[in-house]
Amino acid sequence: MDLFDSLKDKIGGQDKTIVFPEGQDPRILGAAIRLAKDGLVKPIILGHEADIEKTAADNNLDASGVLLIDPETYPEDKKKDMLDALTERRAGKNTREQLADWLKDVNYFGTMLVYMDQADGMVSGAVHPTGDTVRPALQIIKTKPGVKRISGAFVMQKGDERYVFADCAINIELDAAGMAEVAIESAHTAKVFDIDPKVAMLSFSTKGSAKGDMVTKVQEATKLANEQAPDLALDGELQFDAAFVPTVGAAKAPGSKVAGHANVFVFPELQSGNIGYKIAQRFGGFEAIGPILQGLNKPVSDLSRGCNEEDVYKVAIITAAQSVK
Ligand SMILES: CC(C)(COP(=O)(O)OP(=O)(O)OC[C@H]1O[C@@H](n2cnc3c(N)ncnc32)[C@H](O)[C@@H]1OP(=O)(O)O)[C@@H](O)C(=O)NCCC(=O)NCCS
Ligand SMILES: CC(=O)OP(=O)(O)O
Repeated sequence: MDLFDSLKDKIGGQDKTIVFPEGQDPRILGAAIRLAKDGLVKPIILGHEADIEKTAADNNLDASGVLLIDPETYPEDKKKDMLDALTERRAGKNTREQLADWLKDVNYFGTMLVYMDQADGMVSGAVHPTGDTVRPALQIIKTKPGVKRISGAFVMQKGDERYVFADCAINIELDAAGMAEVAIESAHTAKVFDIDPKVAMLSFSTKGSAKGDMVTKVQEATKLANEQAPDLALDGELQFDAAFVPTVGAAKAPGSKVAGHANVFVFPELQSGNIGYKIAQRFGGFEAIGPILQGLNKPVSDLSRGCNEEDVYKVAIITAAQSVK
């Protein structure tokens, strides 16, 4: 079954509510209208009514099926409830005045709707950079029990080929423990997308072919991840060709249960992860679905600012599926 057909089956009839803070963007509005029309999610669009109407008119869209909330004209009693909940959540960290300012930002407002169970998930980032999109979730929604850090994975898809790349979005620099955690979370993500995970811990070295602190970090991360998830097929350190090409894997890492057959690729830091997924997308012709935030307590999804309406539609389906218990 096609990946999105099975996700659509999962969310069908569940009436999941997804908040879209960037309602004035035509890609967002177009996707939200389609999602409502297809009966997949109940979208909440944030923005000023006049701006949304203009976007709709300029792009021949009929926005009558989506719920619009203008944070500026949100009823005073509901604004107070939201500020009270945020003040309690950020106790000891921020003043009430600072937090009132935060709520003027649509990403904080949308995140609070999710935190307060008034929406099941949020999709943003078509206009805002990743940091501004995810920071509210890191500060308010926080990580699931047992998870220390949130990371961002992409499902890379072309025809029958499907892979997971991580971390491509969040952690600028990972230590060995961080890389091990991202690897284990990425294996969970792979399973959600019907991929039987074989995890490669990527480096510019294969099995000691090069030396240095960067290589040592990946070797330590591999050891930690293998200790923490002994049943997971995971190996490192591997160069990308050794991880992916069977003949190269056999030559460079003989006997490895992963080399040459990896389908989950864990990058050692964000430079290589973000560059790597964009090369596969733009040179390799892979569809890049994500970034899918791993480890959050409730689903909030970032978009690339280079996304199109179809990407928004798909990320919203994934976000709604993540909220199904
Ligand atoms: C995600 C990012 C914005 C967080 O940076 P930041 O806002 O400076 O974060 P801070 O260190 O000030 O932490 C803010 C809060 O988030 C939490 N946090 C930061 N990174 C986290 C992570 N990976 N997992 C969980 N929580 C995290 C902190 O604990 C802190 O919580 P607190 O306020 O309750 O104490 C930053 O790591 C970043 O810019 N990453 C790169 C994003 C990017 O541009 N990617 C490329 C395009 S996709
Ligand atoms: C994921 C990503 O790279 O996002 P953006 O293109 O918005 O920076």
